[in-house]
This record gives sequence, C-alpha cells and structure tokens, in this order.
Amino acid sequence: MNQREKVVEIRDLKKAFGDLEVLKGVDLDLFKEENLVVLGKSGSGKSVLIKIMVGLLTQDSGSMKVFGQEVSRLKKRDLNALRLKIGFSFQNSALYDSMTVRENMEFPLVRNEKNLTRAEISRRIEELLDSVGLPQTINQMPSELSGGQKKRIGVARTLILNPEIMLYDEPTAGLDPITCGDINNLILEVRERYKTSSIVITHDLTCAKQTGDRMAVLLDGQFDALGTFEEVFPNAEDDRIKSFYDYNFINS
Ligand SMILES: Nc1ncnc2c1ncn2[C@@H]1O[C@H](COP(=O)(O)OP(=O)(O)OP(=O)(O)O)[C@@H](O)[C@H]1O
Repeated sequence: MNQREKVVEIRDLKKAFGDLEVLKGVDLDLFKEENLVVLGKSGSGKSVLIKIMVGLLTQDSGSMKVFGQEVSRLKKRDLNALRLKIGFSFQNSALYDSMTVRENMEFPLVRNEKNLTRAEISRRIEELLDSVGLPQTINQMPSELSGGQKKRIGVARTLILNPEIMLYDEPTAGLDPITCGDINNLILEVRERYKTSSIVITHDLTCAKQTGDRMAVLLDGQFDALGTFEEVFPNAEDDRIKSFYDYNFINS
C-alpha cells in the first residue's frame, strides 16, 4: 500500500451560501487505498464537501484536486470521466424497486460501457454479487431483501464501474449492531480486493473505528481533528469531539 500517493488534495477550501459560511478553509488529503472517516454534525458541510469533489457545486475559493486535477476547472467531458472513477454508495442503497438485483446491477453498466457482451455483463455481475456474499439474490426484487442485504447490493452496484474512490454515505445507518459489523467488514474487504480509496461519512463511531485508518472531524467549517481513532477520540479534550464519543459509547 502506497500511503503517500494522494488521490484527493483539498486546500483552504471555502464555500458559503449567502451569509452561511459552511466550509471555512478546509484542508484534507485522501491517500491511495486509505479509508478516511469523515465525521461531523448534521449540517456541518459533509455533503457540500462531497458535492464539490464531484463537481456538483463549485467552491468560492481554495482548491479541490482529485487525481491531481482541479475539479472546478474540468470540462464537462473530463468531469464525467472523473465521476465514473468515484463510486457513491448512498445511505438508502438507492436500488430501483421495480428491477431485480441483476437489472439494478446491469443498469449503470449498460449505460456507461456500451461495448460489453451479454456474457461479460453477466460475469461482472456474478463476480460482484459473489464478493458481497449474495450470489443467491440475483433474481430477487429489492423488497425481498433485508436492510443489510440492500446495502451490500448497493455497494456491489457502485463497484460495477470499477471506481477508484468509494464514497460511503452513512453505510451503517438503520442497521442492527451485527449487520453493522458485517458492513464494516465489507468496507475493509472492498478496499483489499478492489484497491479503492474511500471516504466513509458516518455518525457511528464503531463503524469509524472498525473501518477508518484516519478520522477527520468537521467542526465549525474546518477539519479540527485528524488522526487515528485512538489519537482523536478516547482522550479528546475538545468538548465538541468528546460529545461524539460520549454519545456513541456512553449514552447509547
Ligand atoms: N445548495 C444549497 N443552497 C443553500 N444552502 C445549502 C445548499 N447545500 C447545503 N446548504 C446548507 O449547507 C449546510 C451544510 O449542509 P450539508 O448538506 O453539507 O450538511 P451535512 O453535514 O451533509 O449534514 P447531514 O449529516 O445531515 O447530511 C446546511 O446548513 C445546508 O442547509
């Protein structure tokens, strides 16, 4: 693992909406094959940051480089190519209810890779369902799957375009503790198998601890705490960071 190769480099990034300053000079790196956990209260600006990363919003100032390219300066075609390298795994799995698992997986593939044969498409779908441990669900409808299974299929579908960066949006939200553990393991297995670099947005500190190499806590528009779980949380002196820890491990 080459820890030092940066896939994302954010410098002094600022973004406001009218008087509301959301990002006030954010600095952050994501290294190749790293799992970086991003924590922050609701409304702290995590989604805004991700949207700037994929070119859905533009910063007011500062720099957002992905694979060395300043996202805000990319032409439409290059931006589309960049987006294909970034897989977004949505909180609600975002499966199409009227399609089978196979059709859900086929959809992004057929849309984005026109030259694949039926056999290649099937092979890719089967390989990914295998790697998330759910080959038997291929002909099932999303309504027949559990919450944890839906999340796994959502991850498999995101992986089908071979993204280099995975964005996990609250991957364990709404799951029981055992299924959370399974999803956390899946996040680690995905990195191992597909060599992805990942940003895991979560409020769940068990997920953060199990999946993250580094924690980044977004506080008042900046990343104030950066380090391993042990460095950031157990002995935090900042009350804002302490409150995350207390909420997850003491009050729950
Ligand atoms: N397009 C927009 N126009 C105006 N305000 C916006 C826009 N997008 C986000 N905001 C504001 O920016 C702030 C940060 O929002 P953001 O969605 O990034 O929060 P978040 O940290 O992702 O929260 P959550 O954990 O609830 O998803 C919020 O106050 C939100 O209302």
